[in-house]
Amino acid sequence: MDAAVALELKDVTFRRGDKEILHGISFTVKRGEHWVMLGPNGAGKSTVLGFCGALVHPTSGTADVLGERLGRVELQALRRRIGHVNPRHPLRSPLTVTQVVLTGLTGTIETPMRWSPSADELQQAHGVIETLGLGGKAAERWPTLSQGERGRTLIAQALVADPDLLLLDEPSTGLDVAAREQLLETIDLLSETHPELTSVLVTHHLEELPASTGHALLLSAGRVVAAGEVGDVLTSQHVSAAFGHPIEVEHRDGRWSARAARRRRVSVSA
Ligand SMILES: Nc1ncnc2c1ncn2[C@@H]1O[C@H](COP(=O)(O)OP(=O)(O)OP(=O)(O)O)[C@@H](O)[C@H]1O
Repeated sequence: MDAAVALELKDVTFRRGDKEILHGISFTVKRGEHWVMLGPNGAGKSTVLGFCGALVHPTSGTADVLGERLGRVELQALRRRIGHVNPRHPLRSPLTVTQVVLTGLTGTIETPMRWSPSADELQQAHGVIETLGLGGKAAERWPTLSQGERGRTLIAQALVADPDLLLLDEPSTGLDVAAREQLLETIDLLSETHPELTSVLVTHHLEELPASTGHALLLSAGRVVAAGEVGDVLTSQHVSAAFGHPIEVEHRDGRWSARAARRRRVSVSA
């Protein structure tokens, strides 16, 4: 497989019971690219993200992740090279920011019993905490953090093991507009601090695309509506087709927005 390719799905189908959820998905993500996956509820975004994260393998077709073919590789080993940010992080203990970030090295939700970090591991955690602007919060505990701080902590946790691929599953969920903007700035910063990193971000909302997004995959009802450079994919025509509603897409100062297309009023003058 081409070393420049991070992810490649070819004609992937996926079945659950007697239901086919994905019907022939193909797309290629090159290393260092930043993709967004967009589509309405039930389009298949989480299922596709499951392949990207080496959580499941296709029913038919092929999925190559970081040079490994799913179905022929030990998924656990591959997952160590992938950082996964899930804002519904099911943490129960009141861990500090540093402790949460360190669970990115142990691959666990909680701190494993009888585990303590080495000096190197602590240094790695502190480095990534600083990068994400959480330096002053390192000792604060999870329950006391704002949603925005939790989001940044989870990105730090995903980055601490120095992954090749970062998956962000609706990272702006539950954030107010200021916290969302801060989080998007943080994500944009990663293309400078981690230039080799490849990322895939899932969202329903065009307003939640980081300015650094270069490519998009638009899904609807288990099929690809369009995939490729973001400017070619996120047209009013494609987005309207994907969401089954007339939508006008706008791109201004690097940011995207969408609203329902309105019929023009015809003014009748006497
Ligand atoms: N385990 C399962 N068994 C049966 N159907 C499933 C299963 N998991 C997902 N589906 C169906 O597959 C389709 C795609 O689901 P998926 O969660 O991938 O979509 P999504 O685009 O992530 O949706 P959302 O935006 O609502 O999170 C949906 O119709 C869903 O009901």
